[in-house]
Amino acid sequence: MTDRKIRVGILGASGYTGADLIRLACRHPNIEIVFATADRKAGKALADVFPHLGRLKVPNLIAIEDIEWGGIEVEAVFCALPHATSQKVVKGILHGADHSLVDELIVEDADDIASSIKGKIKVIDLSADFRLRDLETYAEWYGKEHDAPELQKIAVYGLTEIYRDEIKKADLVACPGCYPTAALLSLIPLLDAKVITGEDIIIDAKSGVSGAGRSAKEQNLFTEVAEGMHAYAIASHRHAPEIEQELSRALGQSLLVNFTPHLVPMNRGEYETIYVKLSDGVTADDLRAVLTERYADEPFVHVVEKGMVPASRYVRGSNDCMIGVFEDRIPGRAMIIATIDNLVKGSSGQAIQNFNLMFGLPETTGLEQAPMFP
Ligand SMILES: NC(=O)C1=CN([C@@H]2O[C@H](COP(=O)(O)OP(=O)(O)OC[C@H]3O[C@@H](n4cnc5c(N)ncnc54)[C@H](OP(=O)(O)O)[C@@H]3O)[C@@H](O)[C@H]2O)C=CC1
Ligand SMILES: CC(=O)N[C@@H](CCC(=O)OP(=O)(O)O)C(=O)O
Repeated sequence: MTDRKIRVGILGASGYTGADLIRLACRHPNIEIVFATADRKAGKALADVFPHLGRLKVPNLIAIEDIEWGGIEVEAVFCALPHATSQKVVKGILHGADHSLVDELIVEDADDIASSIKGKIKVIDLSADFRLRDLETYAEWYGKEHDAPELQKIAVYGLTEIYRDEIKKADLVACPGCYPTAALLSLIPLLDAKVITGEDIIIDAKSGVSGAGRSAKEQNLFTEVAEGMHAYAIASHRHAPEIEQELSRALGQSLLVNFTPHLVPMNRGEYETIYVKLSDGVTADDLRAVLTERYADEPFVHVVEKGMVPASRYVRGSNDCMIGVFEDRIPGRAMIIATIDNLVKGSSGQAIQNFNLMFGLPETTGLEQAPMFP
């Protein structure tokens, strides 16, 4: 393994995914963090914002506008900013502007853009801004026109186990949403193998509260989350088109899914029970065999044996995705249960996995820690 240090910046370091990026990056033998940004918390030391990270050697948090791009020579930037903000900032970075928030840039051809940014800073974006390949779909679900449509065209969808070859060559990687990560890792191989039909897929998803980010919101207060649970964004969550985009590619024709997220009283973790229709003559055991074979050599995706039930506790703090397959009492149907840690495989961990690929490092570098239990 190379001992070269790659200089990186972390945008949005005072958020939940930013904190986990720093936690992981500081143990990564090839990462040197040269700047870390915040918005409201700019000017503070990391230890003041996250006492648990206080012993790590990370520069104080600065505003994005105060990054001195000319003198720092970063090779990669992790962008853990809110949607819509991210696309403006990434546009500034990849077009080589000397400041980050650029509003007026000429939209050029995707090939021109790709060649003009080659060899500059590589960006690993954790937000939703570059995930949807179709600009009309983006505008429909995010309620605005995209600020960097030319970059959206060159972004690679960062679901590592599926798009590994493209990620290796990418300049801009759009890490998937946390809900799509677990759903797609479960379903894409099954559609590829044609063992499920793609009709009537139901994704019943639950997330810990950290999935909503650190900015205080009334509905995420302890008083309103503890000892209860609720569904939200019913039949209207923006991760549905993201999941449909990728499943439709696998199926070879467009499909719709039923996707219902729920907020459950835990800090981290995501748990999805997925109901599928089997192709003729196929059993739940066949689905398990397909997934087991597909992920046999994957370091982070674990298909459990028949009868074992995945639990969010079995992946907490790790980059793992655990998948189980079950028979349904209704003939012709089966269930898949998939669980990840939303802050690791669902965001920061997958971002580092993609970074490793983009820089030719072993994919597991910095990500080998086992889950925390209980
Ligand atoms: N939480 C999760 O499980 C997942 C999150 N994501 C995505 O990752 C991104 C980060 O999420 P998360 O860490 O949860 O979010 P947080 O709300 O916890 O953190 C957001 C970060 O962005 C900074 N920030 C906010 N507004 C601005 C602005 N206008 N300009 C510059 N910086 C700004 C904040 O700074 P400050 O705190 O100082 O104001 C903070 O550092 C989001 O796009 C999110 O959707 C993706 C997958 C999973
Ligand atoms: C619990 C919760 O609120 N979760 C977030 C999803 C977090 C995520 O994956 O990310 P993106 O915001 O990057 O798409 C939500 O439902 O919007």
